[in-house]
Amino acid sequence: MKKIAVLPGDGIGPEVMAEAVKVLDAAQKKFGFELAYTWADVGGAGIDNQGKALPEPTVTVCEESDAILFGSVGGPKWEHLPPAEQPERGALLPIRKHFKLHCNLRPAKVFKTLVDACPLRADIAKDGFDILCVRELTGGIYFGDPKGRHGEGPEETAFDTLVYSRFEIERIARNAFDAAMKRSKKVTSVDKANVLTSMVLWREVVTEVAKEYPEVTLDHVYIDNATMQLVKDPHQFDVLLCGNMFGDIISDECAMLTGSMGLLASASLNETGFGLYEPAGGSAPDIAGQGVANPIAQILSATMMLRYSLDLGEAAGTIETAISNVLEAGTHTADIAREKSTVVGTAAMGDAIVAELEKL
Ligand SMILES: NC(=O)C1=CN([C@@H]2O[C@H](COP(=O)(O)OP(=O)(O)OC[C@H]3O[C@@H](n4cnc5c(N)ncnc54)[C@H](O)[C@@H]3O)[C@@H](O)[C@H]2O)C=CC1
Ligand SMILES: CC(C)CC(=O)C(=O)O
Ligand SMILES: [Mg+2]
Repeated sequence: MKKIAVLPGDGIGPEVMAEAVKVLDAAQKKFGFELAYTWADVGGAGIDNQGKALPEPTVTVCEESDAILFGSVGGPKWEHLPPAEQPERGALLPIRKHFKLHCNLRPAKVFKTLVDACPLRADIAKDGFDILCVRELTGGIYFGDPKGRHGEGPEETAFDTLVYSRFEIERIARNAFDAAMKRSKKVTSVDKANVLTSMVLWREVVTEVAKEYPEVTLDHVYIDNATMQLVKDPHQFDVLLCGNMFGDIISDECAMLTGSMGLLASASLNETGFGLYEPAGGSAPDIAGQGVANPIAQILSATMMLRYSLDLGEAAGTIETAISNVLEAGTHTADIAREKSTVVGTAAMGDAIVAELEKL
């Protein structure tokens, strides 16, 4: 019996989480494994129910679990709070830091049947692409000290610090090269070494780590060029290695190139292999409560959990096949719907994936 901390969070989080758990329940029956879920508040739900974004009991539940399945946090309701108390800075960043989840894997692969949901020109999109963003998650400008504000009037100043140590860069670079060894043996490191001193070190260290992986081809690309190259020709990339902020930005771009933010899953891992699994997108307040959100990113995050934390690769692969078949049959949520789609809501998409899983 494996213990899973289930933290749905805010906005569409609870809606898509319900579908991920539905699919996990069906997978347990089919493959004969057992999961024990403990549901806990996080983000705005933590603030509303327990007075803070990351309540201590939630941390304890996570510590006592084998993996964390996370929805998403934040929304306009909590934006009046001091920034450090809001769901993003009060819960998501601290939970990543607390569990030392330095390695964020965001696989962006176009489902064959969704090539025409890709916003790129048909001749570019037609062959699909398969990119793995490897994003450093516990360092860089999101965590660097000092950060703050002082002064007033025209002299008022606000500042953040972009800092990376050699150790942090080496560690995430090895994660990227290890991943590349199991794929097309190509790493593209994304930086801004032409302007930022921290990125000069980033480029030097990545180049040094590359010598340990002679079979892997390494390219360096500046972030501005990388965002452009991604829309010009996404096939040129295999593993994209990024610091925290550039990885945050570029993974949203990758998500949309697959057709929707609602398709991109992620795994955040520490050095012991412990993981938090969450969609790459946010709480989508614009569609929350309408039952229309795409649950596939959350369900694929659950399959990453089965594969990386629970060694249940067969179950994960079968769920992925079920998703692929459902999409191929034309069952689509509104975000990926096209002319001939059967448009369904969040719960019906979960039901369709469960029905397909049971048939496989
Ligand atoms: N990991 C997390 O918990 C994250 C939280 N956020 C927070 O989420 C809130 C909203 O942020 P936004 O910038 O609007 O980004 P967002 O990712 O929530 O939404 C961007 C766009 O993508 C769409 N979208 C996202 N997920 C979708 C899904 N599953 N199905 C269909 N459409 C989907 C939304 O409807 C919206 O149009 C903010 O409070 C933000 O800070 C943002 C990113 C990550
Ligand atoms: C809300 C941020 C803290 C996180 C984010 O945008 C992400 O991890 O993709
Ligand atoms: Mg983001």
